[in-house]
Amino acid sequence: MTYYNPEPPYTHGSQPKVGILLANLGTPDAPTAKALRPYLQQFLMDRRVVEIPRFIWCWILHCIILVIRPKKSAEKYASVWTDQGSPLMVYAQQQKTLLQQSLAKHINSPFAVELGMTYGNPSMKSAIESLKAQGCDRILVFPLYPQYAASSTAAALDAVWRVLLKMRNVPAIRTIKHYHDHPLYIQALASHIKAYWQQHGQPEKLVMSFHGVPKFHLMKGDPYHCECHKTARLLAEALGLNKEQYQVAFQSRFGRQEWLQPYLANTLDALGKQQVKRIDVVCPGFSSDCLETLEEIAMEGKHLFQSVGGGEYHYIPALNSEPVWLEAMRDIALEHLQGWVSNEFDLKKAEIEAQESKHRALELGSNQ
Ligand SMILES: C=CC1=C(C)c2cc3[nH]c(cc4nc(cc5[nH]c(cc1n2)c(C)c5CCC(=O)O)C(CCC(=O)O)=C4C)c(C)c3C=C
Ligand SMILES: [Fe+2]
Ligand SMILES: [Fe+2]
Repeated sequence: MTYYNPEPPYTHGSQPKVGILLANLGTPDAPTAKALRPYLQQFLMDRRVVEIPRFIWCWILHCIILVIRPKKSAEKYASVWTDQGSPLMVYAQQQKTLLQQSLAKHINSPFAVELGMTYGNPSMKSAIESLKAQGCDRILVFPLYPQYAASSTAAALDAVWRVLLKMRNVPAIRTIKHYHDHPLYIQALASHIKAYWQQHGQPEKLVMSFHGVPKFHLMKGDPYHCECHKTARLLAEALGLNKEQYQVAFQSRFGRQEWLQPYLANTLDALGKQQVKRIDVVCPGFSSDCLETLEEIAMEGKHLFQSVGGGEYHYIPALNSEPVWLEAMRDIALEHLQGWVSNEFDLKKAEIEAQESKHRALELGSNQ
């Protein structure tokens, strides 16, 4: 018996391979209360997500939330579930495949891409083990969250570290903290929105909605709020919008604490009551559509806005597997892979080094 997990066998002289680990939140395996319970339990037991003292929180979670919420959430998931599964999973798998194909045209040295979820499946453990089994000894962790938040990005990184803690041969790790102001991300969002407007016309107001977090996270130094606002400002500039033409809001409040304001529900209520003729809602913080965008924004939001007198309501889909976004993802990854992946010349050098190290190993063997 050993504390550490089994390792793939070490081979002398193998060419170092780079792994790109796309890290996302995770989603239940099925839109049922049975599948929601373990997913919500894992999610809501994470201290990064809920910081209430454990002895109080365990009681609230197990005696109230996990009794009521799985059924309610399952109904919501069922309304957006596709034949291929949960939208978040479908898009994340597409992003993984397309990124692999796109990188293959730019990287000459061996590499692999895997998808790992902070909660649920495919787990971070399975993704890292798969990368190691493919021979990766350097891993770039690429969280699919443009804005850094302790409750999303750091939670994903924690899940990575937890796997490494049980590993004997730990790979070299690089992480992408955020890309909320990266010109390629902003450009991808802007051209995606412009393409939507070319097809459907332009609204009176663009609402940029970001996932909320408790307000105290901001007060205690989490940069998420500021990064959302920076994304919004840069996106508005790229779209040529003035301050009257767009608004920022925060969605998906959970529990009774104060969360980042303004709440999306209040914003939609106010705009509806002002009888705004048309609003478009976009969620720049979500790299793919999921429960929060398809149910809360596209369905609930529309109902809320129109039930108080609002006019036309459009939800602009997330970037998902749009080519502009895949190109941006590829280039952001390449920036962080500098020195780890090679062009033609470096490949030759690596081949020579591998040959030399094989010879050295053979010599060492014959000397013993
Ligand atoms: C309890 C507090 C929560 C915090 C803090 C939080 C932060 C946070 N979440 C995302 C992205 C997503 N969250 C999603 C679902 C979801 N979020 C919470 C709670 C918190 N999130 C819950 C309980 C759920 C599950 C659904 C439900 O029961 O309401 C999703 C969608 C997942 C899917 O399967 O489609 C995403 C994406 C971010 C980016 C974030 C911090 C910035
Ligand atoms: Fe969330
Ligand atoms: Fe701020």
